[in-house]
Amino acid sequence: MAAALQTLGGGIGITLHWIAFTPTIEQQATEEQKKKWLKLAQDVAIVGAYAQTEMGHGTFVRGLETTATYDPSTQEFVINSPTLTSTKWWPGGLGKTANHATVMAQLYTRGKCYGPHNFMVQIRSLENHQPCPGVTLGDIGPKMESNGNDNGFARFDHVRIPRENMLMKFARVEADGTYVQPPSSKLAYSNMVYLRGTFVMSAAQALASATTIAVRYSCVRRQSEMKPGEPEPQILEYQTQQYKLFPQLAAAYAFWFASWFMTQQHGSITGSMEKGDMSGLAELHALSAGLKSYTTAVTARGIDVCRMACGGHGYSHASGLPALFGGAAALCTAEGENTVMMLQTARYLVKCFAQSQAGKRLTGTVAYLSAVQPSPVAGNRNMSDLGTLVAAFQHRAARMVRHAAMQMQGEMQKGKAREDAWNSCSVLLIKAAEAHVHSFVVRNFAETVQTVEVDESVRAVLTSLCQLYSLYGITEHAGDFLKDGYLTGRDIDAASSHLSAMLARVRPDAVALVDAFDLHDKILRSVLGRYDGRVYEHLYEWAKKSPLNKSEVHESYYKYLQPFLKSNRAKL
Ligand SMILES: CCC/C=C/C(=O)SCCNC(=O)CCNC(=O)[C@H](O)C(C)(C)COP(=O)([O-])OP(=O)([O-])OC[C@H]1O[C@@H](n2cnc3c(N)ncnc32)[C@H](O)[C@@H]1OP(=O)([O-])[O-]
Ligand SMILES: Cc1cc2nc3c(=O)[nH]c(=O)nc-3n(C[C@H](O)[C@H](O)[C@H](O)COP(=O)(O)OP(=O)(O)OC[C@H]3O[C@@H](n4cnc5c(N)ncnc54)[C@H](O)[C@@H]3O)c2cc1C
Repeated sequence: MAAALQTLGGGIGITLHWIAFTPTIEQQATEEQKKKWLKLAQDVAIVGAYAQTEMGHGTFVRGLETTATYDPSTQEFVINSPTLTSTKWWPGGLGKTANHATVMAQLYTRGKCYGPHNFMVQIRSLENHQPCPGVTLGDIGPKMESNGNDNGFARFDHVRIPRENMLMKFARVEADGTYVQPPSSKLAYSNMVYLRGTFVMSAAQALASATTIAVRYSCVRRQSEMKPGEPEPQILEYQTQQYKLFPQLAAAYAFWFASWFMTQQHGSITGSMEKGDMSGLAELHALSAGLKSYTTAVTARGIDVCRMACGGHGYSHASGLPALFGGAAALCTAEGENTVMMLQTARYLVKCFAQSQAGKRLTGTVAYLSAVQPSPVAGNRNMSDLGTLVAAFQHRAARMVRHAAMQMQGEMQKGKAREDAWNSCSVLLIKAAEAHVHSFVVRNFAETVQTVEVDESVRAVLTSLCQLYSLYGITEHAGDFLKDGYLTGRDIDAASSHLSAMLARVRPDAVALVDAFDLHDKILRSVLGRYDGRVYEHLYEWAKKSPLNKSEVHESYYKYLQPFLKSNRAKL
C-alpha cells in the first residue's frame, strides 16, 4: 500500500486514512473499540480523516475550541463547533473522501473541562455519501502541492455520538460521567509522536529521490570546458556540483539510518508503555519532534539545492523537483510546525541539563550532555577520524545547550518570569536543539556504518559518505565549533581539505549510491532522473504533451492577441 501511495504521489484522499486515521485507532482505541473499527479501517470499508487542526489553532492543541460534552441522560457526547475559528481546517481527505473522522475535541463532563481527547465521528452516510445531520463539510481549496488530497473543513452542530465513540485506551468517561485519568495526560498525543517518527522516513525518501534525479542528470548533462579545447565534461565533474549534491546524498543516507533508529525506539518505548512504564515517553517525544523538524527542514532546503544543480531544466515540472519540494515543504509545517517542534526538544534538553547539574547521570540520546567537559583542551585533532568528528558534534551541542540554559537562568535571576526568559532565549534554544539533533544524526550514522557486515567495500563507501556528512556540517557551522576553542582555525582548515578529498572519493560511487535507493522511474516521476539516462529524447516528448501544443494556433490568439495586434498595427 505504501508503494501504491508513493506511485500516486502528491497525496490522495485516502493518504491520511492510512497514515493517521488507522494508526490513531491502533494507538488510542480499547481492544473492544479496535474490534469494531480497526478491521473496517484496514479493509477500507470505512474511510477516515484525522481531524485535529482548526482554522484558529493548529500548533496549540490545548487551545482547540471544538467541544465534546458528555450527556449522561443519553450516554452520548455532543460534538460542537461553537465559533468560526473552531472549524476543523486542513485534515487530509476530510473535504470529499472520508466518511469517518477521529475528531480532537475538548472533553467536558460533569461541568468540567479535561482537555483535548479523540472521538470517532461518522461524518458522511455510508449509503449515499451525503454529510450526516449537523455536519457541514467542504474542501479548503488549492494548495502549494498535494492537490490530489482533498484537505477539508468540518463544522459540527451539536452532533450526538455514543459514549463508546470516545477513544478510551488511556482516559475514560464512565456511564455516569466520571472521568478516569490516563497514566499521562500526553498519551492523547501518542499518534502525533508516531506520525512525526514516520516523517523522518518521508524526509529521507524525498531527499533520496531528489539526489537520485540530480546525480543521474549531472552524469548526462555536459556543459562548458574544463580545459580549453577538451570535450565538455559531465557537470558532476565540477567540484562545486559535487559540493552541492554530495552533502544532500549523504544526508539522505543519514536520515534513512535515523529513521530506522526512530522506528526501533518507538517500538521499544511504546512496548514498555503498554506494560505501564511511562519513563521513556519524554525522550521519545523530544527525539521525534526534533528529528522531524531537523530532517524535514534540511530536506526541503536540499531539494531546492538539487533543483538549482539541475539548472533551467530543474525548474520544469519535467524534473519532478518542484513537486518534491512542495511535498517536503508540507512536511515542515504539518504534524507540528518545525520551530514549535524544535522548541519542544529544547524544553527537554534544558530539563536534562538541570538534572545533570544536580548530579543525575543522564542516559539515552542525551547521555553525552553530562559526559562532555565544559572546558575543552585545544589541540591538533585528526579531522579524518570519525570518532573525533562525533566527539566534536557532541561537544558543540553540549556547549550550546549549556549556554542557552545558563542564559535563561541569568534572565530569571534578573527577575524575568520563566516564560519571558524562555521567549527571550528561544533563538538560542532552537539553535542548541538543532545542534543536539545534528549531533545525534552524525553519531547514529557513524554507528550504523560500523555495523555493515555484508561487504568491506560497501562499509568503506558508507564510511566516506559519513565523513563527508560530518565534515560538511563542521565547515558549515565552523563558528559554533570555534567559539570556545574546541576546534582551532587549523582544525577547520583540515576539515575543509578532508571534505574536498571526500568529494573526490565519493564521485566514482555516486551513481551506485543513488541507484541503491532503488527508486523506480514510476516513483521518481522525473524526466531528468530516468534510469536509462535518455533525458533529452524524453524531455522533448514530455514538452510535446503540453496542453498548449494540442493546436498549432492557440484559441487565445484569435480571442486576444490577433485583435490586439490588429489595433496596434492600425495605429501605425
Ligand atoms: C501528510 C500530512 C499529515 C499531517 C497531519 C497533521 O498535521 S495532524 C495535526 C498535527 N498537529 C500537531 O502536531 C500539533 C502540534 N502541537 C502539539 O503537539 C502540542 O500543542 C505542543 C507539543 C506544541 C504543546 O503541547 P502542550 O501545550 O500540551 O504541552 P507543553 O508545551 O505545555 O508541555 C507540557 C509537557 O508535555 C510534554 N509533551 C508535549 N507533547 C508531548 C507528547 N506528544 N508526548 C509526550 N509529552 C509531550 C512536554 O514535553 C512537557 O513536558 P514537561 O516539560 O512539563 O515535563
Ligand atoms: C499539507 C498539510 C496537511 C495537513 N494535514 C492535517 C491533517 O490531516 N489533520 C490535521 O488535523 N491537521 C493537518 N494539517 C495542519 C497542521 O498540522 C498545522 O498547520 C500545523 O500543526 C501548524 O499549525 P498552525 O497552522 O496553527 O501554525 P501556527 O502555529 O499558526 O504557525 C505560524 C507561526 O507561528 C509560530 N508559532 C506558533 N506557536 C509558537 C510558539 N509557541 N513559539 C514560537 N513560535 C510559535 C510558528 O513557528 C510559525 O512560524 C495539515 C497542514 C498541512 C500544511
